[in-house]
Amino acid sequence: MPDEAQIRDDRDAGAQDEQEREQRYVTMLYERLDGLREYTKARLSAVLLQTGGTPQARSERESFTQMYTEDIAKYDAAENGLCFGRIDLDPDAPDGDALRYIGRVGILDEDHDFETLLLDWRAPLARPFYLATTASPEGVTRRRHIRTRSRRVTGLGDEYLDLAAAERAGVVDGDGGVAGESALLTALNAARTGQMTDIVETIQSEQDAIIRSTHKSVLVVQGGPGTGKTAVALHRAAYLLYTYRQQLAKSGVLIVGPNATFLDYIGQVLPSLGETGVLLSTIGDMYPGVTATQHDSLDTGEVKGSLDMVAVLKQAVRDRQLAPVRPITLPFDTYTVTLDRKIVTRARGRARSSRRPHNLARPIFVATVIEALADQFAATVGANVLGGANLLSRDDVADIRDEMRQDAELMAAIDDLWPMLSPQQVLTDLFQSRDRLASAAPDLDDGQRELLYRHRHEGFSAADAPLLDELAELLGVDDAAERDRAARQWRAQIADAQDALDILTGSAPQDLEDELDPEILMAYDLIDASTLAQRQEMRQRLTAAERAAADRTWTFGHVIVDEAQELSAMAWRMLMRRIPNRWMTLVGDTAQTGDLAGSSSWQSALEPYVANRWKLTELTVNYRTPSEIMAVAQDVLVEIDPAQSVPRSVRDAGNQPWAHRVPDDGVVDEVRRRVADETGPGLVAVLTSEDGVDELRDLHGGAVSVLSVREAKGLEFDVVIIVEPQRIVEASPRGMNDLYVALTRATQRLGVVHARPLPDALSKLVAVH
Ligand SMILES: Nc1ncnc2c1ncn2[C@@H]1O[C@H](COP(=O)(O)OP(=O)(O)OP(=O)(O)O)[C@@H](O)[C@H]1O
Repeated sequence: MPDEAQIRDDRDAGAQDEQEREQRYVTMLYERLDGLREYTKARLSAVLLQTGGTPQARSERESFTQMYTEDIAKYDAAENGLCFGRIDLDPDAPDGDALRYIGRVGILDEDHDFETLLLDWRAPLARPFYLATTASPEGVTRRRHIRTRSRRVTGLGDEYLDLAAAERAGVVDGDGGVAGESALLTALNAARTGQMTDIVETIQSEQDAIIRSTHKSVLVVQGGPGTGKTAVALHRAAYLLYTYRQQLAKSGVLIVGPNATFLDYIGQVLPSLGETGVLLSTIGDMYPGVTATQHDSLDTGEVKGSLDMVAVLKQAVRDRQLAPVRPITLPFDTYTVTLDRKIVTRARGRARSSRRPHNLARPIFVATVIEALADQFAATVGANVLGGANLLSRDDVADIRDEMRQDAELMAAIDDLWPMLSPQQVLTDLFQSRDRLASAAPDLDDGQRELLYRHRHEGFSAADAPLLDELAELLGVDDAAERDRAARQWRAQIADAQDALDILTGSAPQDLEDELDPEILMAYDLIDASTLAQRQEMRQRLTAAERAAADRTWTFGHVIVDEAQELSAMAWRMLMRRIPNRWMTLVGDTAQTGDLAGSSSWQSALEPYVANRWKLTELTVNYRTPSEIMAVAQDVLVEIDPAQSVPRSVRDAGNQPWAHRVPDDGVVDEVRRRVADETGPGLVAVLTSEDGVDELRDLHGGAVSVLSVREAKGLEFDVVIIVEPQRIVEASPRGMNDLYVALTRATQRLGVVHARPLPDALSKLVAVH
């Protein structure tokens, strides 16, 4: 009978063999990956070398170029952690492949009947890797996590999903439980770097169900702090692009996040999954050509976000369609014409009843006014010159109209009455004038109008983007100028191409030609400049996401919104214009709503657009915040909504959240001392109310961030120190929600420094001195 030490040694030796075996497999996969990359690069170069041909041939080349470029990005992204898992399947199962390797891309063995060497994590056959549990093993006997560093296998972690397999491997412990190390806990305990990472290796089954949901309209994912909503949203984007590639490649996927810091934080996740064609945007950046530079107060944001603004903006545009109080007399030819209220009111009525947007209805207004003025002029000429007989022919009157259109002064007067307008101009003028506000917003009260008023225009805020978008709808875009610009650009490109040709075929000496970049030399093959121009355009080809970013009228194939609870009613209106098919994934937590214009109920936010045709799913496990901190957060949540409960934490951190009360003038020093004590790896955040950030600003830098709660939304840190929670609570009617957000940002430790009494809900904090 071998002794216990012998068994352990044998097992360790066995483990070593196993690791070497996996290393050989992983090495083989990397060689295949290199092969695929080289092959694709060669194909791409070949396509880029081709020129000319029919429009169809050009368009085919364009698709190949895009496909190869995307494939190369995908192979590059797969370099780290190419293969991270394996499942062994019950050999008696009906569709019996014995084992499957799971990784970041799919790799097939082209020499052996396209047998699968590596399964893309998104493939249906990879799903049991995420779903199998001991209670429901899905035919899986063992799940193996393969840890790698660059191309080296550094460790294996096995979970046995049926007892017999565990016994065969000799890993059943004394209680008959199943041993296996948790890749999940390793991931969760890792120090944070400030960049979100992907979770493909450890997606949990409730998350997997959402990522792969086949629901084709609005899917709402409600989940408490740290339940992986952001992670799930990003992986769902990657999954949808994999599964519905054809459909989504052309229209693109939009992901909306709360602010630029957050987008930076999540920005690497999709590229690391090999997906580059997704547009990430904040609401404030969704109006092309305008970047939010101003910060609204909470109250102003609330007014701007409310649906009352629809009527206000509508009226603001109508207020730009004027009728003169007194008749305007204008010289024309050798006489004068009079633009009176009657003519204008009639023209305005006609233009308005066309139901076209303002700028597009303008030609009707102008034509009607000119028609009336030309008739008036014809009558005057008839009376004065022709002795009262109106003998001008129809052609004469038509000529008069044409001349009137050429008359700068006359046209300027008409322009003033119904000017061409841009959304930026209307909004700026509206907010800068109390009179305009009073006229456009009679239903707002004085206080609300004053919140909108701006003495000077210094730029737009995030809450202005939906207003600009609404105005763009009301005004209509006359894209003649844009089309003109495109045509000019095209002509310039042809001219450049012609110059390039002239240089190459004319004056360039032979030896210089040999040194020229091969890309440029290809111009030799060209028949004409226009072909070269087309080829250049092909190289500048933009992805759907890039084109979408520049086009307000772009409609996406799928839209994902993170922190969706923060969207105002006006923001929802703007967003819904971008997604007429309403295929959306909305993730958020109504207990974390901080903006006063945000929602406290999904039903009320979505009702106007989809009635009740939306599906709610929930995430219930908190992967970020340790249980000790969640016990404190629970008391705050009760004050927000007693019907809700916090998500269950997967781990304890072993650290009790503390509170340290200091005298009024000691807060900054105490925070400084606490921050200095945090010397370990990872990130420290000091979170406070918006008006408290400045006095702590000099602590900011390196691994320490000083942020308002609003700025910290969606982010996470190893250690969080909250300063003066009572001030956070008082700063906003949603102050409790803000406090809840602040409490749930930490992955390891939480402390509170305060001079004022603590809110009652924080009584579970342990007082320290
Ligand atoms: N299955 C998983 N495997 C590994 N890490 C995970 C998993 N699910 C979530 N996490 C990690 O848990 C943390 C919280 O996830 P995430 O930020 O997506 O949560 P959230 O629900 O958006 O949180 P909040 O609403 O508080 O902003 C992240 O670090 C994320 O990577």
